[in-house]
Amino acid sequence: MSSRSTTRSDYPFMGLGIDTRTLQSTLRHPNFKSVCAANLSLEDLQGKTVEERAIVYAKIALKLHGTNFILVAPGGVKNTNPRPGSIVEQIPGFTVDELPDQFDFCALGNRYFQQGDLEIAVKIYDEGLSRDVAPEVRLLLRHNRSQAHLRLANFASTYHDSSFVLKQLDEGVVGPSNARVKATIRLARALEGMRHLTLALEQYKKALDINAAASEAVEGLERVQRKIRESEEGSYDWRKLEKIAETETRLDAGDFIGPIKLVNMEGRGGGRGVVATRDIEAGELLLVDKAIVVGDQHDASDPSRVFPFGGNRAWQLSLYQLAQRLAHVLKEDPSLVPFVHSLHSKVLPASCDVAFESLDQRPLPQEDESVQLGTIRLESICATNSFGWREGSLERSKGSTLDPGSSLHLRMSLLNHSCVPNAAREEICDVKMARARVPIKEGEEVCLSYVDPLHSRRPYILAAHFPDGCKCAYCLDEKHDTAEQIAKRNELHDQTLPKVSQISQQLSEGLSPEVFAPILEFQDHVAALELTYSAGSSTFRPHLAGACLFFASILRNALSFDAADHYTLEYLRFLGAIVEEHADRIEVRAAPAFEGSVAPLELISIAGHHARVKGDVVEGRKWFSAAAKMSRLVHGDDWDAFIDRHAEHVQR
Ligand SMILES: C[S@@+](CC[C@H](N)C(=O)[O-])C[C@H]1O[C@@H](n2cnc3c(N)ncnc32)[C@H](O)[C@@H]1O
Repeated sequence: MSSRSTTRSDYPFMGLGIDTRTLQSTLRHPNFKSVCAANLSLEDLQGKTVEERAIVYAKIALKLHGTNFILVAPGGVKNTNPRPGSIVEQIPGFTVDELPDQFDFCALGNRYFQQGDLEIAVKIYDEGLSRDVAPEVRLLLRHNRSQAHLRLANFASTYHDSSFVLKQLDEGVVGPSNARVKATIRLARALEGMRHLTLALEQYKKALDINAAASEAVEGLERVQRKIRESEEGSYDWRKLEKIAETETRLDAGDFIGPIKLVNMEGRGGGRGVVATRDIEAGELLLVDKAIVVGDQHDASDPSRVFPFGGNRAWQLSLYQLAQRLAHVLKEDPSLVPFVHSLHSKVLPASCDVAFESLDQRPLPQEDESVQLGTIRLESICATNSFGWREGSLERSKGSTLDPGSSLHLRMSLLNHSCVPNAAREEICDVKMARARVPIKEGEEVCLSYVDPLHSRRPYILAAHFPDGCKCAYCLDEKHDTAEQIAKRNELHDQTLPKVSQISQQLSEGLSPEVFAPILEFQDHVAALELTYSAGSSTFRPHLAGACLFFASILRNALSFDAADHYTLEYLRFLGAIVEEHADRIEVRAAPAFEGSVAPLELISIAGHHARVKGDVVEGRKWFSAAAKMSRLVHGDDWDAFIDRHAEHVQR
């Protein structure tokens, strides 16, 4: 900024009483740029009342300083230092006045609340509470603040505020007419948000004792009863939850820990792993785990916000936000600290192994409880343990650096990685679940895959996670293949897509004799890929699976349905599915290790081929029921859920 002399008309905010000298120093101050960058025109201040100007300042300061802001006092501006504990903070160049204690902070806070500026509303109520106010005003400020905290998902703060209100009401302080029922419901919702479900249930019941028609309490009670049932029995209506998830980003579902436990385990980084506590059938639910915190910021426009995690993830921007939010959640609710700290951190040893204990049993937060948070530890925990959020979108953007968001889950993070996992992961909004993909024996380790086998960044991601190499059974087994075999496999794999594109192009122009030669050639390509795997090694062969899937689609387009079905089944087999054909039925013993949700659809299309193209309804039914079995293994679907999920595909 130049130091040219300024006039009143250039800068409308001079009307606020800021003299030219202060203004000039403001203009030279680096923050002035940020004020402009805050996208709030300073002209907005012209002709505004003091309160309205306060809102503009507050918005600017919120952008600059996170949660701090300026209150502009009526009656001009004078230099004062903020009192300790006061939220009033100076932006250099501006000066701040204090508002008198009689100022109606509640009304101002409510205005911010109504226009959705919740953080500012909280700060206004805070400011009011820092004054010497009457007990009734104090009650009202905390009552209103609890609502803003609840909307912000600051559950512990909501809990403190609404507990305070109820205590004051008990002591005879006068509050608004419906304060008791509202505070009880907010207390219940706070407890529910903190996953103290048993206590939340008690409070919803209390609210209904006060007002049996309070719809929020009726709904809350039913919701918490459902979540307790889900947690105890592992029985969920997934289809219903999936439909809710179509419009929501957060899901209300109970956490569930199935027949698994945490044990010490050699060769697994942090030294722990999860094993089966009994024999488990394929398709059984093992874990349902709602994120403790989510980083859904995708703003790739500001690269300076990249968290220095060593580049082992594609979704670093949201990791930054994840760590920030984690610190916030832990400050709010310090009893979560041991749970989070128990997650393995490469920097520091795990403090304890509480993650598999029930969150319902942990202590309630105490007001003004302070908490020591090591940022290095939190960063490290986030980097090592977070998952890509909305991984569906990660799949779609595979190979790109789009940030799909990150989420941190207390239990899911303790499952170690296997390149051929025996458990498969699904997600609905911020809830992740693991299901047995194959039968698992008692005592056997339960593993997930941290990364898709054909992900372009797979070697890089695995190397970042496991500097000493992946110790899963498949990787140890893969060493049976020679370096030449693996090199040849990669070379052939790189040729797969160009070959497929060429054939598809020819097929799109019609089924001519010229297209048969490349199709036969592609069959040789698939056979050559198969030769790169040692005969006795695992049937899990992802590169071959990919080629088989393409080949099946080519053959279907070339109207060779039997051959297409053969290669579809090969595709499933090479992804780890076990589908056995018997004279009278098809047995489905294992789901694929990857792309599980595609498997039922592939089996439905085989059924359609038999029933519609060949007119063999009996055979068609056999494959259709195989598709239903596969859907049970992959999604836990019963018959109705299977039909509902695949309705569109079934009709076709
Ligand atoms: C999300 S944690 C899993 C739980 C961890 N074992 C613990 O005790 O906290 C991920 C870390 O576990 C270790 N780990 C998981 N799977 C592994 C594997 N297949 N081979 C080697 N180390 C593994 C690595 O140190 C990795 O960074």
